[in-house]
Amino acid sequence: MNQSKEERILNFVLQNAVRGDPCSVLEAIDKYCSQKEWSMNVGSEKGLILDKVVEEVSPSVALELGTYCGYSGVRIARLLKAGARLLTVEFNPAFAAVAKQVFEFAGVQDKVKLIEGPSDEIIPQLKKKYEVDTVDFVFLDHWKDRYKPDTILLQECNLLRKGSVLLADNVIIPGAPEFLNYVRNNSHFQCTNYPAHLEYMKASDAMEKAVFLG
Ligand SMILES: CCCNc1ncnc2c1ncn2[C@@H]1O[C@H](/C=C/CNC(=O)c2cc(-c3ccc(F)cc3)cc(O)c2O)[C@@H](O)[C@H]1O
Ligand SMILES: [Mg+2]
Repeated sequence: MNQSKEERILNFVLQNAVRGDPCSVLEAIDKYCSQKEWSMNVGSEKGLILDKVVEEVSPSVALELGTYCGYSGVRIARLLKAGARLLTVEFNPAFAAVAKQVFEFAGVQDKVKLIEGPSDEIIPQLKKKYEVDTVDFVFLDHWKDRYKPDTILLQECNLLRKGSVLLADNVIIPGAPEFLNYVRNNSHFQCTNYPAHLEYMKASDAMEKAVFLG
């Protein structure tokens, strides 16, 4: 049976990265996806913006919506302080299986809880089933039309606290217009735009940071 692109990415990591070295895993994925097959990983340019925001927030509890192959999950987890954890949500079992192996190879599996399922089902379970009080940082990189509903759901579930930081990928391409309108015209959020390029391409993209003001 033919391999999927995601399995080819995983195999390239297993053959080219260094076990236990998260940076080598990121480099391998970026090398494969820039030279062989484009893939929707946040990439190194937007990845640096992600790194800076994660270091700024220094979250105890980080949440990611849309794990995909685990690239941004490795990026976030490698920066977490001792005892901090990343909960990452992925509803495609095949992608979750790849991401699990990427996390293990990178050596970040003890900091990452990969939760299989749709975000609209998982978010309401975070407090009771996953023992979350509030989340300090959220990376949104799943289906773009779900950024706004899931941001509203996070508030309804009392998962945001004063100062919680949302960072959304792709607000230019493919775009998340409803989300941008929502957070930018909402007095409970303080927004900052970070222009960049689409991963592995020359096209313009951007990330949006939205700080919840309580
Ligand atoms: C119930 C559905 C919503 N809830 C969800 N809950 C859990 N996981 C969800 C998910 N939605 C989607 N996912 C998963 O997130 C991932 C989806 C990400 C969607 N991302 C994009 O479409 C995307 C697309 C591009 C892109 C840009 C330019 C272009 F020409 C073509 C593509 C670039 C990016 O950086 C992107 O992030 C998959 O792994 C999917 O299985
Ligand atoms: Mg993206």
